Amino acid sequence: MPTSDHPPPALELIGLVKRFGAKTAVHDVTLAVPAGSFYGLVGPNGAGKTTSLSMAVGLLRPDAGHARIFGADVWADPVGARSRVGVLPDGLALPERLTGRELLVHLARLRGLSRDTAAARAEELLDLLDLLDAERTLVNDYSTGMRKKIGLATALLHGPRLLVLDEPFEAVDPVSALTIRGMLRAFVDGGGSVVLSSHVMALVEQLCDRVAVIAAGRVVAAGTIAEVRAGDSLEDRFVELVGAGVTGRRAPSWLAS
Ligand SMILES: Nc1ncnc2c1ncn2[C@@H]1O[C@H](COP(=O)(O)OP(=O)(O)OP(=O)(O)O)[C@@H](O)[C@H]1O
Repeated sequence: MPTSDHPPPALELIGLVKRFGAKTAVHDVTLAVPAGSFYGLVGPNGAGKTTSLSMAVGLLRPDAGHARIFGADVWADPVGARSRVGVLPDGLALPERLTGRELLVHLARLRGLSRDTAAARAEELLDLLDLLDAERTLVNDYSTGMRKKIGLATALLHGPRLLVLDEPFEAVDPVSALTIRGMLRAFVDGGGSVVLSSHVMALVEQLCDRVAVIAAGRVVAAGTIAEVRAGDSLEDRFVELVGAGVTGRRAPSWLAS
């Protein structure tokens, strides 16, 4: 049992395995995200990041292994685990016939917040994420980046201590990205923990203090940014770890002519 001298990690993945038919998408992924850290998860397309994060937060049942959020097992104690985490999943399904404000207030009420608190948090998040102008727009008519931002707002609503965000900056404009970065940084500075996946190495290098590299469903490197970079840029190290055989490839001959 964790003691107060040794608080449990914000997120712990222990031997996670996921198979889809004959394909093993995630092989024995083990990771610990210390409380208070800003953790990046990187890896090539199809490496198993989304599958791992989905199992980490209880959206996908693993074939083997465990996930714990602040010591609470995601499957044995789903209420305890999920109350402490805010999730931005990949391809988030949203109620399409609501405006952003209606959606946020509705979800906040479902999570047990009072009417006044729900309204105040919805207003603050819409303002912060620059969605107030789209006050009357239905989520169905949101752009990809707006959907990402409203998804992030839904993850923040209940004031979780851990955020698990699958590619939160994908399709988000640079000004909104700066706002989101500032929000996440302030959240971590205030004692929160963040795990995010991203394909943008420079962003992970600037924002995160720890990183894990996943390739073909396995963790191939994990540690502080400095440990994983090992003196190189994160991008160079990433290519070295997972990009074998890619650098010499050329465009198809018919494309250049
Ligand atoms: N529901 C599913 N059914 C079958 N195969 C799946 C399913 N979900 C994921 N996979 C496979 O599992 C592997 C890992 O996919 P995953 O989405 O976790 O990768 P990723 O690292 O998030 O990729 P990307 O960076 O492209 O988003 C891929 O080979 C993918 O085709």
